[in-house]
Amino acid sequence: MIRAFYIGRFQPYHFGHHTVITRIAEEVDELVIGVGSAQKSHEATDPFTAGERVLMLYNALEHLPIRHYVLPIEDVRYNSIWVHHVASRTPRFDVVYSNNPLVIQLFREAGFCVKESPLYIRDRYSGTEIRRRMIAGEKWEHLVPKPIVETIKDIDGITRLRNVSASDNNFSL
Ligand SMILES: Nc1ncnc2c1ncn2[C@@H]1O[C@H](COP(=O)(O)OP(=O)(O)OP(=O)(O)O)[C@@H](O)[C@H]1O
Ligand SMILES: NC(=O)c1ccc[n+]([C@@H]2O[C@H](COP(=O)(O)O)[C@@H](O)[C@H]2O)c1
Repeated sequence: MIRAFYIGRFQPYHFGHHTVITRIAEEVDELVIGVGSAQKSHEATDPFTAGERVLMLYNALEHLPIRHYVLPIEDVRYNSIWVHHVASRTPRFDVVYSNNPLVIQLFREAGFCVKESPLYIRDRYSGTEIRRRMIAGEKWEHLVPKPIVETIKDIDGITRLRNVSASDNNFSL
């Protein structure tokens, strides 16, 4: 039984992520999905809460044919302990899929098998581009699975994104 791990911020979850996850599901038996930077929300680059992102993933992956776990993972100050931090919050996994260079480096140094997942039409399927379109009032709905559109509408996410993007008061501890 092979269990894999995949992490992203999913601000929001889009067809790039969906394509990668669907392909991983063809190769492994179970998948642990980390919702990264879980402590972040209400910021221009991270508008949605961990809970909202968990909901997006559950709704979009309802028909994924393998067992999957969607778990929020907060960032930690020290990259050197991040892999242990992830491991302490997830079921044991055998392989990591990522194309984030830091994630790949940290997991490889910790002795994990890491497979690099290719980018799928990156100029179109990118969180940054989707948030830009949301703020500009351009079409974005075709870039995300349908349940994501509904989840974002339910929380009035576009208004929130516009408001937090207009604010220059980014609060941090
Ligand atoms: N189009 C894509 N095809 C395949 N993988 C992607 C695509 N876009 C993002 N990913 C990958 O998904 C993982 C999670 O990324 P993330 O949630 O930050 O999305 P993103 O689109 O890169 O967001 P942002 O633009 O907000 O940084 C990363 O490893 C990222 O490289
Ligand atoms: N020190 C840390 O907390 C640390 C290190 C590496 C990756 N991460 C997180 O992993 C996630 C990686 O996802 P992206 O590929 O979407 O950037 C992000 O949420 C990122 O903040 C955190």
